[in-house]
Amino acid sequence: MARGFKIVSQYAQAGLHLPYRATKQAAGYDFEAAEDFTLPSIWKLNFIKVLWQLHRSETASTTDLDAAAKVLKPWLVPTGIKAFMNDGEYLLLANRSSNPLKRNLILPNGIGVIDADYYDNPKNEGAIFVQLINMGIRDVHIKKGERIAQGIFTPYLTVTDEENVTTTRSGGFGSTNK
Ligand SMILES: O=c1ccn([C@H]2C[C@H](O)[C@@H](COP(=O)(O)OP(=O)(O)OP(=O)(O)O)O2)c(=O)[nH]1
Ligand SMILES: [Mg+2]
Repeated sequence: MARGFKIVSQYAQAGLHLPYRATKQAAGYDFEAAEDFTLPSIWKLNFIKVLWQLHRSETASTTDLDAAAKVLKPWLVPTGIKAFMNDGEYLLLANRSSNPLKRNLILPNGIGVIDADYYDNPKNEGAIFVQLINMGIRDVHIKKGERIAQGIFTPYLTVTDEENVTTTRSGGFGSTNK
């Protein structure tokens, strides 16, 4: 029975901290940003301009749409951390409760599901990223070492007499092609 965190090789010399529980009975292990990171405000002018054009049923140019999509896409903040755990467990990645309140930062995926087989996967070593969107009107500058999310080791159940699932994981973010 083992579960825990390791620093991925890319950040071996970066002086990162392993996730830690801030209080005696905290459920979540706080993850820190592995590097400085700027989250642009979703309300960038070109995004507004595109919305206005779409609203006035003018066709927004593809470059404007591409620019808006760029601002809209969730930003992957690196943690430099990978998590190992037992069969039947996953790491639930949740937003910090202060992020929306104080910094207008939301997790577009609601929660992150870090699977046990993501650890040391061939594509990215199981490096955990926090997807964040900045709903505020100002860009948010995250400093390396700032706490950006929390991970909770969680058991999960599966259906009874499930046929053996054999697909092995190759990466993350949509990499499991059926
Ligand atoms: O916020 C997140 C969510 C996921 N992951 C990583 C860990 C997880 O094991 C993997 C796959 O996540 P998930 O299964 O939620 O996404 P998917 O779209 O189903 O991708 P996949 O096809 O890789 O399973 O991506 C993160 O690093 N951060
Ligand atoms: Mg998946």
